[in-house]
Amino acid sequence: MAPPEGPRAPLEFGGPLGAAALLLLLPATMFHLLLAARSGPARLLGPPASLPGLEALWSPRALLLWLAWLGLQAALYLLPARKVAEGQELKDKSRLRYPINGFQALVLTALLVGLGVSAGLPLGALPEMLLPLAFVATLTAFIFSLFLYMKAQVAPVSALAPGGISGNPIYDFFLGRELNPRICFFDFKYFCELRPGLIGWVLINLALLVKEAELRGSPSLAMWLVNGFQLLYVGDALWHEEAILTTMDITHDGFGFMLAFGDIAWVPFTYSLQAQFLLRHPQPLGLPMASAICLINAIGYYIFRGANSQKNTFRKNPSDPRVAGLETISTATGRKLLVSGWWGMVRHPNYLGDLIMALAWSLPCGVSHLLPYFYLLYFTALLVHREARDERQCLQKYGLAWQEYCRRVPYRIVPYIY
Ligand SMILES: NC(=O)C1=CN([C@@H]2O[C@H](COP(=O)(O)OP(=O)(O)OC[C@H]3O[C@@H](n4cnc5c(N)ncnc54)[C@H](OP(=O)(O)O)[C@@H]3O)[C@@H](O)[C@H]2O)C=CC1
Ligand SMILES: CC(C)CCC[C@@H](C)[C@H]1CC=C2C3=C(CC[C@@]21C)[C@@]1(C)CC[C@H](O)C(C)(C)[C@@H]1CC3
Repeated sequence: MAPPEGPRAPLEFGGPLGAAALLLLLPATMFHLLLAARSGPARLLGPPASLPGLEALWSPRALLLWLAWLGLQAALYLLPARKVAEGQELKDKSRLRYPINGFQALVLTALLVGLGVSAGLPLGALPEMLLPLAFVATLTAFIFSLFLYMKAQVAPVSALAPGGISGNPIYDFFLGRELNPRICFFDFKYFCELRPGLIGWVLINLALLVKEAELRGSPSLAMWLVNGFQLLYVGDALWHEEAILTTMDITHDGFGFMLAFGDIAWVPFTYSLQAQFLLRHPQPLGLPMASAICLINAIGYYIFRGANSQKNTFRKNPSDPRVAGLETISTATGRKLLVSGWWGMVRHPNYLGDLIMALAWSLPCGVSHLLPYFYLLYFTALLVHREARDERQCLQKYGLAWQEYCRRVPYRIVPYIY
């Protein structure tokens, strides 16, 4: 269907040219990281030691395993949920319904993997399949995004995302045209954002830990820390699954290549980089240093969870006793903005907590290589860009009230610095 006439959102990521470059650059970066982590020098910058041939990338076994994984996660999504939540109000004033059973999917996956391992499933063989698995995940992301792009051609105008209606096919394919593509109750974006990639990330980490135990007799302390921290992060996301319904990915961004590739390929294969690095480059880690890193992760998590929960509680019910005493600014939309508590410290306290955790995930890998710090560098860039997008949207939504908030809370992410 033709997009509506009238003012359009400014183009992001450098417009169609930038989007075209990212279509190639994102998969290339992912493969570079996978290859670098398994190479001796483990260089983040500079060419990989060797380029794999097609036979190292293409494996029918990997394809089958990948499709079985997607099928399993889809089946778990369709199981009865403990709760069905309503999303934010849409342009046509309706609200979509979402099953809240992500944590249940994580636990059931863990049980199934446990059963499989006790029946002889060689989990330690998974690290050897990362390259072909990443390849089929990338192919799936391209094919799936094409399907999403075509599906959006027949979607009603009210179902399209504000950012994905530029009319340029490459740009719209990259950013995503339809806001919440679904077939019946199956919501593709909600499913992809929290299930196959996030749970797959934890499974890859676990397989790397098992492989390390096979190689060296037991997993290293560094590997335990990385596994523990990232499991906490994924478990937390699934436990607070409903909170994702108010994030900009669900409420504002279309579902196209960026999120499809990000969710199902980028997250499992690049977010597990620290564990991949540790398998081939073991790092000594003493108890005092490990305790200091745990403390950093705990501080990051405390800020991240505190800030996210405070905003969610406030958005769901401003008179909830946990947030009723906080200072607020009224806006013309009828919604209020918090100006004390976590949201009075900086304008994105949740990003600050997330970044502190990202640092704690890299520190167990020592300081001899830059490669395990890739996540911290990428994530800083992602959140700075995301923060700027959110500020633009909030200024548009709240006008003078947002300016007043910026005056009262002048720092964006890091107090007194940024
Ligand atoms: N690991 C990863 O790869 C990634 C993790 N994340 C994490 O996801 C989480 C969610 O992030 P994201 O969706 O970007 O954004 P936020 O959760 O920060 O949400 C931003 C929205 O919060 C509302 N808001 C802003 N300021 C206030 C205030 N003072 N009082 C009340 N409401 C306010 C506004 O929406 P409104 O007023 O409409 O409610 C604004 O649009 C973060 O913790 C982030 O770190 C994000 C991206 C990637
Ligand atoms: C590949 C590109 C450069 C960018 C892709 C970005 C995506 C990988 C991220 C966009 C927002 C995300 C969120 C999470 C994971 C990464 C992506 C998909 C999140 C699910 C991680 C867990 C958190 O607790 C969360 C708050 C639920 C996150 C929501 C946003």
